[in-house]
Amino acid sequence: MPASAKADAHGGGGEARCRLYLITPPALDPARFADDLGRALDAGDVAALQLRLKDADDDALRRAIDVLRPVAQARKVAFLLNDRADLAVQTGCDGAHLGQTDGSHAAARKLLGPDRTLGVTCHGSRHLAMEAGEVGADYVAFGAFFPTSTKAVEHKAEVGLLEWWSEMFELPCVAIGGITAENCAPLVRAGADFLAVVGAVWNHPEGPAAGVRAMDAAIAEA
Ligand SMILES: Cc1ncc(COP(=O)(O)OP(=O)(O)O)c(N)n1
Ligand SMILES: Cc1ncsc1CCOP(=O)(O)O
Ligand SMILES: [Mg+2]
Repeated sequence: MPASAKADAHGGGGEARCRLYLITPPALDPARFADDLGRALDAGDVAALQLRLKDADDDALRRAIDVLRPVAQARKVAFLLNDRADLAVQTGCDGAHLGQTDGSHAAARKLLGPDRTLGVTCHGSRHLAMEAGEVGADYVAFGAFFPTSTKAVEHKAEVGLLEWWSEMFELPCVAIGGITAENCAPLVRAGADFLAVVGAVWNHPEGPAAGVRAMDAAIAEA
């Protein structure tokens, strides 16, 4: 997901086209996971992969990045690092995703430069999203839209927020939280540029590749 993510999220004719944004499982063994990841990314259209390992120290993150970044980038899937703009720059990631307690967004923008992506969590808040836009975020992320077992969430977002944002602003918006092939259609119709998912792909009963196919099909049919 380059800085021109909006262009990627839209077809050549200007028609909105929502895309899948995949986030890794909360824990993984990089070498074992690499094959699963490759198969999942080969199964359909995935715009971005976020490495999200909340319990990993810097060494473990660097090892995971070294193994998984080439898997994504070889397939032209943007490789984003959760929480850490500094490490994203040092390790050749395509960008970073920061929450509201993950340090200064303005400092991260500076560190990442114009060519790497900065994504910012905005929960269910118009105000946070406009602030993120002002500091130069490349996308804003709203959620959680549905109950999720991946993370204990404190904030919820309503579908109307996506409608409002996409009518008011060009900056791409990501929807996250409990999104599945079965429940995603209203988010796509409301104007989400990307759907970020963990469980819908990695916990799919027929495996991650089937999870990607199901999400892509649901987005296309919405
Ligand atoms: C695409 C996307 N949206 C939101 C989040 C959540 O970020 P944050 O609020 O910082 O929480 P953690 O993911 O760090 O637990 C995200 N990671 N990705
Ligand atoms: C990281 C994060 N931030 C808000 S909800 C969430 C978890 C999303 O995972 P899932 O797609 O399994 O609900
Ligand atoms: Mg965070």
